[in-house]
This record gives sequence, structure tokens and C-alpha cells, in this order.
Amino acid sequence: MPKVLISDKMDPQAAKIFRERGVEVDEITGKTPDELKAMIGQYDGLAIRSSTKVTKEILEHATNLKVVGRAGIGVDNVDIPAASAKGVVVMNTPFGNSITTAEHAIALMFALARQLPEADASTQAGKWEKNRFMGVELTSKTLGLIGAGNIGSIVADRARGLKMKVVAFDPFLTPERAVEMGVEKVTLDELLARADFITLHTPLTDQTRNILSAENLAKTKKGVRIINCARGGLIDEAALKAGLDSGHIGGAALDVFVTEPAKESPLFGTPNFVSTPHLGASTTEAQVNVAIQVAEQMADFLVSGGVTNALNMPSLSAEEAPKLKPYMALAEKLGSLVGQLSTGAIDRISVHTEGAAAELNQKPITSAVLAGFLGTQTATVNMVNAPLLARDRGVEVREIRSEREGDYHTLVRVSVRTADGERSVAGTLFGDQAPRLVELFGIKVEADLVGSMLYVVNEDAPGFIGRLGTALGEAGVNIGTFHLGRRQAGGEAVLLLSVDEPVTAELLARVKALPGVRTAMGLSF
Ligand SMILES: NC(=O)c1ccc[n+]([C@@H]2O[C@H](COP(=O)([O-])OP(=O)(O)OC[C@H]3O[C@@H](n4cnc5c(N)ncnc54)[C@H](O)[C@@H]3O)[C@@H](O)[C@H]2O)c1
Ligand SMILES: O=C(O)[C@H](O)COP(=O)(O)O
Repeated sequence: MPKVLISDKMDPQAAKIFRERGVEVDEITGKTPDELKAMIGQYDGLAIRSSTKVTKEILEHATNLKVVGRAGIGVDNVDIPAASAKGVVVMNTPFGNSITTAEHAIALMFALARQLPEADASTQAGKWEKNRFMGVELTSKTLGLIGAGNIGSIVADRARGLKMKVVAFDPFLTPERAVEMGVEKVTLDELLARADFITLHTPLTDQTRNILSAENLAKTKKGVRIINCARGGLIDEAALKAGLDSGHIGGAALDVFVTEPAKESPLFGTPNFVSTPHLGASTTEAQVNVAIQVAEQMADFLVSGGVTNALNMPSLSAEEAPKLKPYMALAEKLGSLVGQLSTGAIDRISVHTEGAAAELNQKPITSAVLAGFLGTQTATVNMVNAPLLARDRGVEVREIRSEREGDYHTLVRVSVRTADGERSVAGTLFGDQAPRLVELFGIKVEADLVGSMLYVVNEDAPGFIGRLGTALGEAGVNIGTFHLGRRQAGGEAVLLLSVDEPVTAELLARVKALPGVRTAMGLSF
């Protein structure tokens, strides 16, 4: 039974779903990195929010880990390249908390417009400072949206409901989508010059880090109010403090900080500054949503191989997974076969699907071919890191599909290119389930690729099979299955034998010594 650790505070629905789906679960929060390192080895899955930092060091100790599930959106607390290199799938729940976070941005916009926190503190201190607090209306004001994705578009919708004009800067926003959202697509400089309120909704990347730098803050309209419910690091906090102190910035509300938890900051106590402790996603509804989603996604993956919302692997629905499973087994065997039979460096692998196979999601099939192929060179490869490893090794990967059926109703062909040219192997599924090799380097040969096998290329001549059988018998090797193919009578022939024991160097030497043998190799699947 797969075992998952929930290491951050999560709605109890997550644990309930894991258990219902046959996944053992421990809920242990608040562990230090060293404590997590010591315990992570026993888990197949790790369910987190933003507190647990899934670093390279933690992953190095995660000997059984297959999946990290983020109950939320941002995955900046997960070292995704390190997880991919280790073959660990990283998934998030991209929509479960978007409405809640958008509402928090709108709440902070109101808080700034009407100085609600300061007015509340003053009133509860018994001051009744009715003349101290003069707000601004939102109606007709311009809201500058930096980042118009899931959350940004909900914010835009709510702001339009408040009769605000919305201008948006997002390099990936298409003009059509801008029209659909009812926003005006502008450049960043235009947004800075025109916005009365600015709200940030981008991930933190090399391009967005300090997008509100001192220089850009200086380009804003005097009195601008700024909201950040996305990620700390998008705003230069020192420049923000200077802007608030000088009065150029009329107000700022931060839910996120460069350093979290933000227990101290020069911004604290600054007039017109409002802050919340990364509460963007903290509503009952959002937490139930993300807990359910993450548990369902992780359980799907651990129990049936379905992949949803993975950031480092192609998606594979729970419905697709059973259909693709036999194809992935076939693809892995074919990849392994070409890997074991190839001697020179391979610079290109092409995965060609025909008939029924061509109608399926190709990415998992290709990843399985690469995993099978690279598995002959390294032990630590799987479907997640195989495409990455292939790229690192300079192997070009091609996918070709033709839905027209050939000799078989479904076929996967794997071709590899070396300095000596291109060679291919092909396989099909018998009864839609059983992987079967049907062609090996241009020779038709049907074989189950299982266990230990002996591969022999010989000159097709009478008596050869008898001599080979005798040689194996004398070596005490029992033959399980025997598959034969040849280019033409009297030409090159191929023999694939499954044997009960691994093929030893001694056995190979005996086989190679037989007259007519061109090559002999041991294979294992
Ligand atoms: N405060 C919280 O608790 C909380 C909760 C949920 C999400 N978030 C954060 O909110 C942010 C937005 O989440 P989302 O779900 O809307 O993400 P999203 O991926 O749907 O949208 C992000 C948008 O940013 C745009 N973008 C990327 N680079 C840009 C750039 N250089 N300039 C301008 N725009 C750029 C993208 O094109 C995309 O449209 C993320 O950082 C996420 O982690 C915070
Ligand atoms: O990216 C997110 O989903 C938010 O930052 C929420 O973070 P949290 O799960 O720690 O509240």
C-alpha cells in the first residue's frame, strides 16, 4: 500500500480521501528540514502547502518518493529540477484557491481605499477620529493588473463589477483574451503611468522579480495604491517603504513578503501600509478544494498511474492511464531492446505510432521508450526524468504518428540513429494488452520480451538450430520460448530465446563459437 506524508496543515478531507483510496497517510506538520530528511525515505508521496521546503537535500533522502503534491498554486518551495532529475512528479492544484485569493486582493484594495485597519485600530482605541480618515472611491478608478492569468482574470472581473477600468500588463495575454476579459492590454510603462491601484498576479520568475523596482515605482502615478497577493520578491520592499514615506505611494497592502514568515520588516508601522500573513488562500472553501484536489490527484497517481496537473510530466487522466498502461509497457520494452542492442552513440530516437496507438496521448509512450532506452545506461531513470536525461545526453527525440493501420491494428516503432545509420524495432499489443515484438531491425520476428533472453544473429543454414539447442543443453541452460525470423531463406536470421537463467559470458562464448553465428548477446527485460 502506498504511503503519503502530509507535512503542512491541510484540511482533514485530504487524509480522508487518501485512506478511502487505499493510501496509508501520516499527518506530521512542523518538522525541521533535518527531521523531514530523517523520515522522508519511508514515503511514496509528500503532500504540502507553502511551509515545507522540498529542497535538493530533502529529495536526496527521499528514496521511495514518487510524487510531491502541492495543495495550492505556487511551487516555489519545491526544487522542481531536482525532483525531475530524481524522477519525482510534482503536481499542484492550479484553480482551487484562485477565487479566494482574488477576493483577498479585492479586500486589500478596499482596506487601502478606506484605511480600514487604521480606522479600526483608532476606533477600538476609543479615539473616534472621524476627520482623520478620508478615503477614495473605487468607482471609475483605473486598476493596473500585472499578470492576467487565473487569479488576475478573476480580480479583473470583480473590479469591473465595481465599475473600475482595468488595464493589464501580461506578455502572454492575447488581444482576444483581453477583449473577452474586458480589460485593456497595455505595456508596463503605460500601466505604471495610468493606474490608481496596481495589483500583482504573476509567479516569481527571473522576469518578474522586482517588477516593481525603485525605477518602476518612480514611474507610477502619485498616490498610487499597490496590492501584492502573489509572491514576495515582485516588489522592491525598501523602495516601497521609501515611496510610502515620501507620500508618492498612497498605500500598499502586502500578503506576501520576500522573507516569510515576515516577523519583522521596515514596512511594519508605516502609515498606509496594510499586511496579512500570506492569507490569500486561507478560506474554508479554498482549503477544502485544494485538499480534496491534491489528495485525489496523488491517490490517482499512486494507485492507478493517472497524472493530473503535473509540472514536470505530461498529464495522463485516470481514464487514459489503464488504456495507456500496456502501451507504456510495450514502449519501455522496445526502448530497452534498442538500448541493449545498440553499440554506437545514438543521437536520435524516433517514436512512431500507427493505427490505434496513434490515437493515444503520445507523450507517455515516448517517455516510456526513453525510460526503457536510458534504463540500459543508468539505474535511476523513470518516465519523469527520462526526457530530461535524453536531452542532457544530446539525444534528439521525434514523435511521428499515423492513424492509418498497417499490418497490425496498433503498432509502436522505435528507430534509433547512430553513425552507422538508422535501425528500428516495432511491437504491437496482442489482445490490446500483451506487448509483443513483431519486427527487429527489418526482420519480422514475433517474441515476448521477458526475463533473460539470448539474441543470436546467424547465417540461415540447415542444422543451426539443432547445434544451438545442443550447445545450450550442454551448458545446462533451459529454453523457455524460441522465436525465429529471417531476412530471406539462406540470408541473415535472428533468434530470440527466453532462457531460465541469466546469459553468462561462458554461454555466449559457446554460442559465438558455433559456425555461422555473427552476433550473440544476452538481453534482460
Ligand atoms: N497569496 C496567496 O496565498 C496566493 C494564493 C494563490 C496563488 N498565489 C500566487 O498568485 C500568483 C498568480 O497565480 P495564478 O494562479 O493567477 O497564476 P497563473 O499562472 O494563472 O497566472 C500568472 C500570469 O502571470 C503572467 N506572467 C508571467 N510572466 C509575466 C511577466 N513577466 N509580466 C507580466 N505577467 C506575467 C502569465 O502570463 C500568467 O497569465 C502566483 O504567484 C501564485 O503563486 C498566491
Ligand atoms: O500559491 C498558493 O497557492 C498560495 O501561496 C497559498 O499558499 P498556502 O497554501 O501556504 O496558503
